[in-house]
Amino acid sequence: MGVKAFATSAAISTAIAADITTLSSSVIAATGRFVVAFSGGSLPSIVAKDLAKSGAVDWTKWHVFLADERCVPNTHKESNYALIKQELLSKVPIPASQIHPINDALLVSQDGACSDQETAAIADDYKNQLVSLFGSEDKIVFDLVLLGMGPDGHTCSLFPKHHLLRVTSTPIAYLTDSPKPPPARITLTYPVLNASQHVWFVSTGEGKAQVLKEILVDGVEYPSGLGIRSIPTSLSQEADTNDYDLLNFLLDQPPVPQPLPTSFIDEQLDSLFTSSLIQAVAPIDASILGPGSPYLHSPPRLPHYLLPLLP
Ligand SMILES: O=C1O[C@H](COP(=O)(O)O)[C@@H](O)[C@H](O)[C@H]1O
Repeated sequence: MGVKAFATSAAISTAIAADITTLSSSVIAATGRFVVAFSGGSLPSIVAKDLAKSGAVDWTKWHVFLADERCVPNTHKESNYALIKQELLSKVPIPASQIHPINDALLVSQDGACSDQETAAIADDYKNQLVSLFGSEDKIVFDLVLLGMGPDGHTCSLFPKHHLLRVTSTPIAYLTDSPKPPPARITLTYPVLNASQHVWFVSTGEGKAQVLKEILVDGVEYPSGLGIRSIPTSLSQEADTNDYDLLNFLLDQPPVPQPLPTSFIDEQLDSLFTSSLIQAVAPIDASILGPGSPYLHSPPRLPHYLLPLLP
């Protein structure tokens, strides 16, 4: 799959619903369950639009976690869970015990301005929710993580230049100084993102075009790009085609402001552009994502870059 550009976000909804349906069916057939982490922001409505209507998903086997969450009550307008519930969870029969919001009973503050101690308690509780499904911290492997991307290049609640970018000691970190309000949040950390079976970014709107170009074309370091940049260049020659859908970007426009026919994707671009993108990928930053990480279960695999790169 790799990077796919679509003419509209409605087209992304259709495509991602089909892809998630297919993926969840094959994972459920193999493992009996499908464990997915959702981001908030603009992603849930795009992902859920067609997916919620899919008759081919066995929702009873789904387990839903949050890729990141703002530390507000689960009914708050800033809650990622509230948004995902509104767009998808309220419309499909996933058993309540398999849906994992934060434990908002632990909140003292109701407006996202929590203390360190309060936010740490939310993160700790969320880690325990993960451990209760996966067995232990070092066995946390999502079947699919759905990531958004802010115009500043953040993903989850991993913000540019923030110290959480270097956290490898826990699957769930917390922050009380988010540059985007509300300030108190919890987030999956990079080792977990990189241990996931599939990581799909969904990015739409003109506001994201510049940062996407910088990440995918220029190789500028942003939190959303670190997953890409973690892939050792040495793997580029020996990538297994089965691994090609590890990391995808779905865009509703190409990352450079050029008109692009919607058919201008996939194989046609592969041979033309893959090599130049691989050259733009930096070697793994071992301090962030290296093989020593307790959450890295298998070597990072090479995504299939199909980027409509135009000079
Ligand atoms: O604050 C957040 O922002 C990002 C990006 O949101 P978007 O509206 O620009 O798509 C989101 O992925 C994350 O879950 C959320 O907490």
